[in-house]
Parts: sequence; structure tokens; C-alpha cells
Amino acid sequence: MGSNAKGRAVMEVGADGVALITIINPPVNSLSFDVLRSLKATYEQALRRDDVRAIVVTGAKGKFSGGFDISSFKGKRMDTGEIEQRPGYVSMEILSDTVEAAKKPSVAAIDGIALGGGLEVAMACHARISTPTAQLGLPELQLGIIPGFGGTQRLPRLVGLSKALEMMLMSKPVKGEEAYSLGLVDAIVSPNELVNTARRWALEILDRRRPWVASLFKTDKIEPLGEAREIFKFARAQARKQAPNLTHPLVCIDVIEEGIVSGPRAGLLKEAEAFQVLMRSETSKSLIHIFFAQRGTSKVPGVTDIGLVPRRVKKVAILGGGLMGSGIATALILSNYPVILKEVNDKFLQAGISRVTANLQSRVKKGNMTQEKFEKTISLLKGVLDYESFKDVDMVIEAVIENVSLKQQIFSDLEKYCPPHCILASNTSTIDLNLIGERTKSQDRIAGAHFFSPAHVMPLLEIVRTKQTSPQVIVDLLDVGKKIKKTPVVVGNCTGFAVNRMFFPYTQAGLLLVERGTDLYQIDRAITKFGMPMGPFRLADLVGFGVAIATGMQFIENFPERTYKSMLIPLLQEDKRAGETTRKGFYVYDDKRRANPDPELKKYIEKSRSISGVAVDPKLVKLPEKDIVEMIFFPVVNEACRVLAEGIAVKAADLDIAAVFGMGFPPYRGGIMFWADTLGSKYIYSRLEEWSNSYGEFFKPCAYLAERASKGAPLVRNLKQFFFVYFLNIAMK
Ligand SMILES: C[C@H](O)CC(=O)SCCNC(=O)CCNC(=O)[C@H](O)C(C)(C)COP(=O)(O)OP(=O)(O)OC[C@H]1O[C@@H](n2cnc3c(N)ncnc32)[C@H](O)[C@@H]1OP(=O)(O)O
Repeated sequence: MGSNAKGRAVMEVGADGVALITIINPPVNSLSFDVLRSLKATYEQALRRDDVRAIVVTGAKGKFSGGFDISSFKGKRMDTGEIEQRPGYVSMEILSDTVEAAKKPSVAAIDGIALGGGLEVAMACHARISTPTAQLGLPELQLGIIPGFGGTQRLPRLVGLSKALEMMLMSKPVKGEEAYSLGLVDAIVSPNELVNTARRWALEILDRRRPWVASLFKTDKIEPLGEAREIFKFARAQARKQAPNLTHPLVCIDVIEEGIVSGPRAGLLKEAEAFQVLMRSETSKSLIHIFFAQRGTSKVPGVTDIGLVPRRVKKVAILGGGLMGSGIATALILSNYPVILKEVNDKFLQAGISRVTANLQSRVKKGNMTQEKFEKTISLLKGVLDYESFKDVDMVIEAVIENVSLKQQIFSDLEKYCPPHCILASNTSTIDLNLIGERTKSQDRIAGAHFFSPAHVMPLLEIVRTKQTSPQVIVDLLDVGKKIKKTPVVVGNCTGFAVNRMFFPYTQAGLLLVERGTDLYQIDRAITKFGMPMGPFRLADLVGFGVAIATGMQFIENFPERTYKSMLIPLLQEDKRAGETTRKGFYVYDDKRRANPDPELKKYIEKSRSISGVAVDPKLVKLPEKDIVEMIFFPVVNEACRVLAEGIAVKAADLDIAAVFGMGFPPYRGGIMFWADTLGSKYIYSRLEEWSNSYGEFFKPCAYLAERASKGAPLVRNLKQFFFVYFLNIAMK
């Protein structure tokens, strides 16, 4: 094996005659082709050697294996090695014919993780011993592929069809304890007993004191054929309902069924063929991009690569117990941070505490939290009416209403009452942070911590830095973000930051189309069919028109040339139709909060059309779905290009994550910029240009998009190009 090898498997033979094979490929012992080749060679050696009687497979440093090395799928030149040339090479030649069919028994010793290919290796062994906390699962579907090393055949035979389908279709791992009760592992032991127990177990199998099981040929857990067919039918219906745009869940079900109907060998062959096709699919490329992009958001050049270590945040204060403040408090106490919640009077304070309590209680009701855990968690929250207890807080998050002078007053108070190291963060969604901190001398510790509502549920956290914010503060916020299980994205300071700024044209494009004759409900249908959780109008109803008008004003003020000014929302608001909370907005809502179209809307549309002075355009009345999608999303892409060109986002992949986790953009399309690049900059530019000629400035392509289109280049720039332009911009300012 060359010195550039990506991981290896090593073998150590003990005096007991057990060969301990350890997978080594940090950080998660993924199965690269080098590891797989080395595993095969080591195995063959163990099988040849007379002093080896049995084999134990494990992973280095307390992690069995995180599965196939998915970085080999990344980029244009996929390293798909032997999988490409010999379908079934790993699942049949290595795992079935070498490991499972061996004349010497193998036992997997599992700690930490056994995911995807990792669990597939373990399932080919003749027994599995696990620690109680290890995670075992086949999460391949979340990457747009299916298990490809025999998992579709072995898991149902070990745990039964229904549970196997659930684990695969939901990409949901189980802990060691549950794996034991399911029959996926044969014993649970503590980490320090793991390898020795596995060694003994392997020798006992050899001596026939324990069963020698080849999982691939087990039948006792498999349901009779008639029952199995019913289970498949139900699973297909569920998959179609939950992911109508995705085919790989259905392929997974087909592959499992093949094994049940025609036998496991036929199942393995079908699995190998399907795996080959799926790993080249757009869906898988998109989802694997999202996997790495999500991990890449916490790598910020000039911040996370300069040796800073996150400081310990022991106590956090939150100002404002409204919807956002109480959601943020909930997220923090759920991750064991003691929180002080400050309000201006007792009534508001009690309301804030009640909101946090209700957030937690809903978990108890759903069975996701015990009463004991509830008591412990809520005890971390303390309500206050003054700054007295702010003297030892390490971080403050301000979450009061969007009022500049109020926020300025608060920050100047915070400077007085908080210790000098304390991070001063604002949850503002639009206001310039420099303005908020104008009355302080603490600009270096002021940052944005922009949560999305409901803050204890939505996964995104926008961390906003100004030119003065110190890298240490960003490193600390990234750490807190990770601890409260958010996906953080670090962005620069501007109106709307990344998410709201990119998506402000989303509703506006809808309004422009509706005033020119496109059916409003048809727009929402086309957009949800594309994969968004809600179309622009249903979303506006949910957010509420008060917020929509306030943020709209910010955009009119800052980007007047490209803000579409429609009176439709203010007209509805005037008539006390302010969205879902008033049970009337673009839709009407019944008692169960179901949204229904409202024929009354026609009159408001006609009125706003006449105020805008535009006429119905016959071309837009019968707009095909594809065009609706493009007319709504290309302006979003255009704004995302500006955000990137201005250096507000460090990399395009961060915008993909911001769109997926902040707006629910379908991850299987890879995020907004990744999706745009699948269509091509030239195409997007030409369409925007055409619409801007017909419908005005709102669609005008920005300079960055024009430049990329003229070169036929993708919108995604590599980091080297980014820094060149970024520093050029700074030099020119
Ligand atoms: C043929 C087979 O059936 C096909 C397969 O096996 S496909 C792979 C199936 N396995 C998976 O889907 C597991 C994916 N990984 C994960 O869910 C999580 O990374 C994990 C639970 C293993 C660890 O989580 P956590 O401790 O939070 O660390 P996390 O930051 O996610 O990962 C650590 C590093 O390992 C990398 N990594 C994780 N799994 C990897 C994998 N399967 N291949 C390559 N790299 C991987 C991550 O990219 C990250 O790299 P970085 O430090 O350079 O950013």
C-alpha cells in the first residue's frame, strides 16, 4: 500500500488464536477503497494463517466505521473504484464470499458508530457485540443512494421487514440497547470489555458453544410472502406521499423485495446494479453536496483556522420573552445552558416563561421528554426584570422588537452591566448591527445571532459579523451553535443578511405575476411541487402581514431599484386580513388551520393591479409550471449572486445551506446555488434579461451573474477566486 493510501486495516494475532482486525481511517474510519482492499487482503491472510482460529473486526479509537467513504463521490471525477468495474465486488466478493462464507468465525466489536457500509461489514460477521451507546444504522437514503454492501438483504433478515424498512427509509440509526432488543447485535457490554468479549465470543462460535450465523441466509425474522407484500405496499405508499419527487426510496423497496421473493443472492445483485445507477444520480450528487456543505459552514477562513479555541459559555441572558426570545431560551436550556430571561414587566415575563414551559411540555406530551427531564430543564430558566444578575453572564442574546433606538439603548445598558468578555448578540433579522452598537465602545464583541422561528425547532443559525466583530466571538458563537444542535452559517452584515435577503424576491416575484394574471394558488402549487414546504403566499400568511410589510419596507429603503412595490398585502391588511393568525390572508383558515383558497381575493388583486397600473398579460395567465418555478426562483438566484459577490457569504455552499435550513429549499436539489448551476448561468441570465425587458428592473440580472454567464462559468466560485475578488473589492473601497 502506498504512503498516499486513504486508510487501512491492520491485523494483530493474539496468543488465543484470535486475529484482531482494526479499521483505521480517521476521523470516522470510513471505508475508502484503500481500506476495503486492505480489509480484504488482511482477511485473506487471517484465513490462510494456521495460528488464526477466529477473527474480531473493530474500528480504531472507539468508532467502528461511519460507512463508505463518501468523499470519493465528490467533485467531477468520482473515484468509484471497483464498484464501477465489478458490481457487487464488495457485497459479494468481499463480504459474502470472503467474510461470511469463511471457515473461521468473525465477530464485530462495535463502539461509537456502525453506519452504512460500517454496519454492512458488521452484519456480514457471524455475531456482533456492541456498547450500549453505539449508533447502528443504514442512513444511505439521506445521501440519495441505497445500502450497497448487502445491507438491503441482511438487515431485514436480522430485525424483520418492518423495522428494517423504517431504519432505511427514515435513515434512522438505533442505539446499541435497541439493537440488542431487535436482534441486530448479540450482546451489549461496556467499552472496556468490548474487544475481549468479542474474542471470547468468536472462539465460542468456533467451539459450537454459540450459534454460527450467516445473516444472509437467516429466515426466521422474515414475514411470510403474503404479509411481506402488504408491508411493501404500505411502505411504497408512504414513500410516495412523503417524498413525491424522489425515486431512490422506491428503488430501495424494490431491491429488498427482490431478495425476499427471489432469494438473497438475487437481491444482492439487484442491490449492486441499483447502487451503481443511484450514485451517479443528480439527487445523490445534490444530497452529498449538502452533507459536506453542512459540515463546511463551520470552517471560516481567517476565523476558524487561526488557532482560536472556543471559550466556555456558562450562562446566557436573553432579552425579550416573545416568540423568538422564548424559542431561543428553549433551545439553550434544552442543551443545558443556564438562561436568564429578562422582560420589562411581570406580565410579559410570565408570558415568556409560559411559552418556554409550553415548548417543553409539548415534548413531554409527544413522549419525547420525561417529566423528570422537563423539571430539570425548566429549572435552568430564571426570569428577571432588571440587569442585576447580568454581572456574570458570558453571552447575551437580544430578541426584542425591531426598533433601532430601543436596541441602541439596550446595547448601551448591556455594556454597563455585563462583564467585559461577554458576547453581545442581537437576534435582529434586518437591522444593521453597526447601527445597533453605535452607542457603545464594544463593537468587537457585537454580533448577530439570527434564529429562525420557531427558534427551538428550526435548524439554522445565522451568525452575523461586522467588520469589527472579533474572530474569537465568532468561534464562541459557532461552538454554542453546535452545542444547541443548530447548523450555523457565518455571514456579513447587510439588510436581511443571507436568508432574508436572498428570499425577499420570493414573495415579490409572486406578487408581480399575480398582478399580471397568474393564478395565485397555481403559483403556490407549482412551488410546493418543486419541493418547497410552502409557496410564497402560504408562507406570507404564516409569517403574518405585519412582519411582511415591516421587512418589505427595509428592502424598499435599501434596494429601491429592484423591489417590486405591490399594494396587495397592505390592501388585505387594511381589511383585517393579516395572515393565518387572523384566519384570513391569501387563504382562509378553518378551525383545524387548514388553508383554503378564497374567491374573494379576486377583488383585492384587481384593486392592487390598478394601483400598480399594470395589465393582465395573456402569456402569464397560462404560465406553465416550469416557468412559474423559474420566474419565482431566478430572482432569488440573482440576489444570492449579489450576496456572494459582495462577500456577505464566504462561499456559495453556505448559501445552499442557508436556503435549505432557513427556507426549506429541497436538499435533494442541492441548495439554491447548486441547483442554479445545474441549469447553467447562461440560461438563467438570458431568462432574467428577457423578463427584465418585459417586466422591469425587478428581474435585471446583476453584474456577477452577467460576468459568469458571459464566460459560461458556473455561479459557484472556488475559494481562491472568492478571495481575489473579496480583496479587490476592499482595495477599491
Ligand atoms: C455502500 C454503502 O452502503 C454506502 C455508504 O456507506 S454511504 C455512507 C453511510 N454513512 C453515513 O451516511 C454516515 C455519514 N456521517 C455521519 O452521519 C456523521 O458524520 C457521523 C455520525 C459519522 C459523525 O458525526 P460527527 O461526530 O458530528 O462528525 P461530522 O462532523 O459529521 O464528521 C466528521 C468528519 O468526518 C467526515 N465524514 C463523516 N462520515 C463520512 C463518510 N461516510 N465518508 C467520508 N467522510 C465522512 C465528515 O465530512 C467530517 O469531515 P471534516 O471534519 O473534514 O468536516
